[in-house]
Amino acid sequence: MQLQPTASHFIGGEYVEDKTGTPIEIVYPATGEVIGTVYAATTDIIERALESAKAGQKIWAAMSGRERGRIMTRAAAMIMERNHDLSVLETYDTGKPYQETIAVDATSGADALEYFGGLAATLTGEHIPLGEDWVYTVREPLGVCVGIGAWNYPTQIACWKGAPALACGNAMVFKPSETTPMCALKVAEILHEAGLPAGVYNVVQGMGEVGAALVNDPRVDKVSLTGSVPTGKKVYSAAASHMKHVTMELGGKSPLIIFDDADVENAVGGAILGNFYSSGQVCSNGTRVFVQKGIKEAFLARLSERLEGAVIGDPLDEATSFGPMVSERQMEIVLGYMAKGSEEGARLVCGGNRLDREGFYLEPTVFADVTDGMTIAREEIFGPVMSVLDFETEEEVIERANATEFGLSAGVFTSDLSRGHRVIGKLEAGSCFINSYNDAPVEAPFGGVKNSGVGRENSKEAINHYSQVKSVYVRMGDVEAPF
Ligand SMILES: NC(=O)C1=CN([C@@H]2O[C@H](COP(=O)(O)OP(=O)(O)OC[C@H]3O[C@@H](n4cnc5c(N)ncnc54)[C@H](O)[C@@H]3O)[C@@H](O)[C@H]2O)C=CC1
Repeated sequence: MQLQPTASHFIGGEYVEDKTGTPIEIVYPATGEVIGTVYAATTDIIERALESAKAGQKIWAAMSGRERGRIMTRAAAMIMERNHDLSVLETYDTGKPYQETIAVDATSGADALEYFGGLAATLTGEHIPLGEDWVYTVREPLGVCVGIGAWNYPTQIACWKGAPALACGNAMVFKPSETTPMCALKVAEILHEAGLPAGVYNVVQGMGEVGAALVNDPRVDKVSLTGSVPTGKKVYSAAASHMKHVTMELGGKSPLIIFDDADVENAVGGAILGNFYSSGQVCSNGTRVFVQKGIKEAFLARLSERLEGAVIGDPLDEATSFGPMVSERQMEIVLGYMAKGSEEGARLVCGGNRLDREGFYLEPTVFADVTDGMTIAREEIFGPVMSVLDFETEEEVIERANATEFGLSAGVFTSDLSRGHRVIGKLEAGSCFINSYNDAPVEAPFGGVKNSGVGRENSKEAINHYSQVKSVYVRMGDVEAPF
């Protein structure tokens, strides 16, 4: 099986190759097979991408918002027409089951392009009267934006960063994760086929060094990263030293709180969505599942039953609902956490092992009787490992849920809606859910507090992070000066 991309990079409206860069093998996680190779961007490639972006941005920003929006919505429609092919590619890039990718990934990318394409013509300023004088404001683009992606949602991340950036009149240089280099190239190709001027959306491949070179370049005005907290701290401080704008979408260890009065079936469904979708490789996952004592046995019993229904297998088979980990390295990291859970005294309810087959497959794993101090309750695992913790009172669970450096998401299951709102109001998290988990429509702001990030993606909020306001004071009379 070979899925060799046309070339490694997409710059100035076309595919560009430079085989002098470090080779990066593309591995299909379901078999471990190498299906292609791309080459990390050299200094020359980075230079070409930034120069193209700088030139393209001027042309793009000079167009009206309506013209920009029309190209973006055309690209959204093209993505939906090609959803099958893009979803198969996403499955090869990440190993996620086709059942998921056909429903979520390209679709969510198209949603972002359609939504921000629609907003592009509405980005106006204010008129502020001051007696006979007045001030008006203009919403201006930032310039050249750099997007740096993680490996779990390569198409979605390329679009979630690209769409608001383009709507505001910026150009983008996007660096996908070295683990999943293929999908962003297709996004760039489709955008240009839809009419995007050359250089407005570029893709360059590479590891952290390429990301760092982009972040430190004076031509770059904004950096948006999706990645881990340690990388986020490095990128944020590099950007700060140049006074650049940032959006940081980082990791989490989010609480999912299930009260005694919750509907068991829905609570189990929420916990499955918040722990095992994409084999648990989702930043907003609710991996600390706090279950009130009265519902614990019913919850664990139903959870175990429903996990038996997971169809683990070939991700390209439409019946498969649970696929491999993205890489051997990530599988090893997660196996390490599974071993730690047992060592530190958590009770293994199910799973805990690598599957005896080719590819990087792990069993969906649940630990019960987990306590707050255990490693599996404190660190982000980024794999299919659910920790179930007991609690007794509302006050106690709020305090324990907030006792973490992270603050990406939080969820509450209860049939008492007053309690649902009261508890959510006290949880330190950016993206929250009541009687649901992990819904991320483009209309809703997405992002974290505390170490989980800065800024918001999606919704009208994202516009504030990809544009800046110019204010213009207009005097109608004479200027009075002291001398
Ligand atoms: N909050 C969110 O929206 C999401 C957060 N994540 C987080 O991402 C992590 C998993 O993804 P990984 O790709 O392993 O994360 P990572 O932090 O290792 O890498 C993220 C990206 O940053 C690049 N990078 C690494 N060092 C850099 C540097 N010094 N300067 C510039 N760029 C650099 C990498 O090449 C990659 O493209 C998890 O911890 C997860 O929580 C993942 C998805 C969504």
